[in-house]
Amino acid sequence: MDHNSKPDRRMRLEVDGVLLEYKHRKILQNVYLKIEAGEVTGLLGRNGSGKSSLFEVIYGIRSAQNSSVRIDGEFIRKGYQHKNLMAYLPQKSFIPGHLKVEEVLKLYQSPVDEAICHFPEIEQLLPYRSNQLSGGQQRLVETIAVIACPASFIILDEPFSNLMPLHIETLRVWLAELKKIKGILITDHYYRDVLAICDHVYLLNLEGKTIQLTEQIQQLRDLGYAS
Ligand SMILES: Nc1ncnc2c1ncn2[C@@H]1O[C@H](COP(=O)(O)OP(=O)(O)OP(=O)(O)O)[C@@H](O)[C@H]1O
Repeated sequence: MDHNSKPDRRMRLEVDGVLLEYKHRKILQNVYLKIEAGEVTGLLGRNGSGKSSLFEVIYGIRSAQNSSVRIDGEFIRKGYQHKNLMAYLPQKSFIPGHLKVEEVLKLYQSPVDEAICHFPEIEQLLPYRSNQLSGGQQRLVETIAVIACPASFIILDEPFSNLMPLHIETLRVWLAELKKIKGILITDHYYRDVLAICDHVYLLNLEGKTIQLTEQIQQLRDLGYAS
C-alpha cells in the first residue's frame, strides 16, 4: 500500500440525526460529525458524555433510537459488516487471548512489514499470544491491526491510553501518514496529542450535542474539560 499517494477522491463519512437514550436519559442528540479521507477528525468530551456510545452507533454495534450514518451519501446501518469501509478500535481490549500477534495482524489484513517499519519491536512479539503480552503491548497490537487494515475509515476510541510516550509519538506520525489515504476519527483524553494531529475537532457537550471547536483550548476550559 502506497501511503504517499493521495486519495482519488475524498470519501466522506457523515453522521447526524442521532438520538440515543438509556433508560429515558438522553445521551446523544443534535450530533453532527464529518470525517473526510485526507483528514483526522477529533471528538473530545467529558467522561460519560457519550463518545464511545457515538462511535458504537457509527460502527453499527449500538442501536440508537435514531441515527443517520452515510458514506458519500449512502446510508450505512451496520458499518461492521463493511470491512473495507470501516474499522473500529474499541476503548476496551477486544482481542481473544489465544490469538498470536501474527494472527491478529493477518485477521485484519494489516501488513506485518508496515507494522515493523513503524514499531520494530513488534517483530519479536509476532509469535506471542495476546494473553502473553503486557497491557500496553496488547493495546499497541490491536491499534496497529486496526489502523493498518484496508478500511477507508478508521474509528479510534482512546488509542493513546496505555501507550508509553514514545509509542504515542510514533503512532501520531503513522496516523499523519495514513490520513493521506483514509479518514480518521479519534477520541482520547490525551487531548493535546489529539489536537496536534486533528484537522477538525468536535466537542460533545453534556446535552449530547457536538460543537466544532474554533478556540480549542478556551472552549475545552469553558466546558470544564481541561484547565
Ligand atoms: N449499556 C448502557 N446502559 C446504560 N447506560 C449506559 C450504557 N452504556 C453507557 N451508558 C452511559 O452512557 C453515558 C455515556 O457513556 P460513554 O461510555 O459513551 O461515555 P464516554 O464519553 O465514552 O466516556 P469516557 O470518556 O469516560 O470513556 C455514561 O453515563 C454511561 O454510564
